[in-house]
Amino acid sequence: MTAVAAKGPGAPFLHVAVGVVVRQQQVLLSLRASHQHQGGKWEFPGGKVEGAETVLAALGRELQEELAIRIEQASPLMQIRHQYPEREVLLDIWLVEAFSGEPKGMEGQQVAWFDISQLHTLVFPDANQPIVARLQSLFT
Ligand SMILES: Nc1nc2c([nH]c(=O)n2[C@H]2C[C@H](O)[C@@H](COP(=O)(O)OP(=O)(O)OP(=O)(O)O)O2)c(=O)[nH]1
Ligand SMILES: [Mg+2]
Repeated sequence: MTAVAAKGPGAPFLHVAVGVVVRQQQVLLSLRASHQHQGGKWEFPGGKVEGAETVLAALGRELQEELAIRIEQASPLMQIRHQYPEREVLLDIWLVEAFSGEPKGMEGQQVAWFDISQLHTLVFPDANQPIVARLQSLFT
C-alpha cells in the first residue's frame, strides 16, 4: 500500500524513489504533465514506492516503465523531506551511474538531457533545489 497524502507533523507521507540519471556532464529529466502534482515542471524520473518494495526496486521499476532503461549501477545520493501545501513527500534520491537501453518517454512525456551547469535555468518542483545544488558541486 502506498502512503497517502495528509497534512501535519507525523502524518503519512509519500515515499518517492527518484533517479538522477547521469551520462558525462549531463542529466536526464522528464517534464511532468500539466495535470499532475507539480505539473509543467522538470523532474528527475521516478515515482512512488509501492508496498514492501525496496527503494532501489521501485526506482528500477519506474525507470523501466517511464523510460525503458535498466539500471546497471546506482548509489544513494540524498533524501529530502518536503511539505507541499497538499502533501508531504520523502524523496529518496539515487545517482544512476550506469544503465542499459536508450531512454525514451514511454508515457508520452517529454524527456531530455541537460548539462548540469544549465540546471539552474529550469523550473523544478520546490523540493528539488538541494538536488540541483548537490549536482553542481559534485560535477563542477
Ligand atoms: N519523480 C519525481 N517526483 C518528484 C520530484 N520532485 C518532487 O517534489 N516530486 C514529487 C511530486 C509528486 O508529489 C511525487 C511523485 O509522485 P507521482 O505521483 O508523480 O509518482 P508516480 O510516478 O508513481 O506517478 P503515478 O504513476 O501515480 O502517476 O514526488 C522529482 O524530481 N521526481
Ligand atoms: Mg513518476
